[in-house]
Amino acid sequence: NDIPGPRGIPIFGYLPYFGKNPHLTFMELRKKYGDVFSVQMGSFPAIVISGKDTIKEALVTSGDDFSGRPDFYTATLLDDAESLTFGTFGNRYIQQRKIGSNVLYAFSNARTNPLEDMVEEEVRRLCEEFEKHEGEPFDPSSAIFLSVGSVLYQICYGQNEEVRNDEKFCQFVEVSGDFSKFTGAGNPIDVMPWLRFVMPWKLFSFLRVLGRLEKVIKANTKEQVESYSDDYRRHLVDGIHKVALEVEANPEIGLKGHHVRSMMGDITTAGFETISTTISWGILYMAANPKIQKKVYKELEQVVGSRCVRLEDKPNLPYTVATITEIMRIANVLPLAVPRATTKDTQLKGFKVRKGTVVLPNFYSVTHDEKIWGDPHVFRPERFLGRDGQLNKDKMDQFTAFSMGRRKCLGEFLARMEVFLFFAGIIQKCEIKKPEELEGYSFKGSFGLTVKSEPYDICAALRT
Ligand code: HEM
Repeated sequence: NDIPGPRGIPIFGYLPYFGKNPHLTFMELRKKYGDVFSVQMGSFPAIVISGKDTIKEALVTSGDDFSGRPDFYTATLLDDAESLTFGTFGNRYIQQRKIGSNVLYAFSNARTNPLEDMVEEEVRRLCEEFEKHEGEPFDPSSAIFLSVGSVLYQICYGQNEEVRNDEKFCQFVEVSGDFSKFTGAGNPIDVMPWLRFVMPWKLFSFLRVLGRLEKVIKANTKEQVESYSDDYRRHLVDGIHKVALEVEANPEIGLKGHHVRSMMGDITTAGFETISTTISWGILYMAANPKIQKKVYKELEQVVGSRCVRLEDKPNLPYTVATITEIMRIANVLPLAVPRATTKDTQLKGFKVRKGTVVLPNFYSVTHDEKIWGDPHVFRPERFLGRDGQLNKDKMDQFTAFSMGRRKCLGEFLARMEVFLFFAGIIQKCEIKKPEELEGYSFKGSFGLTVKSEPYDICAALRT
């Protein structure tokens, strides 16, 4: 009944062999050890699970057993292991999740939802930025990061046409970038907590970046709370603050106000790099696939014409939606999702799995499964369409970039809206091209907080 797996070395376990792209290393190990195999991560026993059926059996069928988060050292410092994303599983988490989900849903569905207007404005600015390069090659990633950050900041703290000149916004973007760079590399203290005594600077530098991020989020939240009106739809802080007041007035709910307010940190960190990395991959795939880009543009031209793209256009844009889904499938920006942990002794595929085991679901094994997709390494939006040109529901259901089960992405709904508006808006306004002198692009990703593309250049021209 022992779970098979490669042997590591003392103290470090298998960590030194994870390589730059652990999800790809795990694909190789799966060939030898199967859909459930063990790897020692420093002081933590871990299992890697692969294939849609196995991942579903763990995260959905035995959902409660596999919905914990590991006691990684830095996670225990975030709100005393009571944060929504990294906190332990239990009643507190379930309540937090319900609240977070309701607030996001109410905001996204409100008739006064300002998302469309915000993205429209940001797409206009982004294309203006692109135009400044006058057809010469440039790397669009930092402009995309800034635009996505601007929308996220306004969703959280309120619509502001002058947001880019706002000092607090600039701080927010800077510190979010640092947080991503810092945590992306992974902190060895997480899996070898004793290292903090040997290399205390590893801990101090994490605490410094975290402190800066928390300070920016808290200061912005406080400012909005001070001008709170019971209108609930101004921005996410209003929604969160309203529930925090309810929770404080009703101790029987079993939550404290800070459990609710801390969710602003979850939303801002989870919704920034994921979306900007996805859009960056999208622009790269469009530059590399001009015929597909042309088809997207033609569909937008026919259905939307010259007005701005709105969410209500989505059902009439199957090719555009298929292309976005294909970008998210092939780029798979969070291939190992966020590490899970078992909440009790349990079983998976006949193996006993002990309580507290780290669980790494390798979603790359699903997004790149030959049995599901046939040619998973080919960029081909048509795979999501039926013969009638409409979306193929069965294929769309195979798409798993937002994970599964109780802890699946909380922001999926909002993320899908935002990625659609950004992507369709950019392609409607700008033609993206590969620089002529460039032979081709690399599609190798580099694993970090998200899997990013290698730096790349495009040329862009406004459509007339
Ligand atoms: C393209 C964009 C996005 C992708 C691909 C993505 C994907 C994911 C994945 C794979 C997870 C891990 C789930 C698990 O543990 O199994 C996750 C968690 C999470 N995501 Fe997203 N996400 C995106 C955007 C967003 C946005 C915009 C928000 C917030 C507005 C958000 C909020 C969260 C939160 C709070 C969690 C933790 C959920 C929990 O532990 O219960 N995400 N996301």
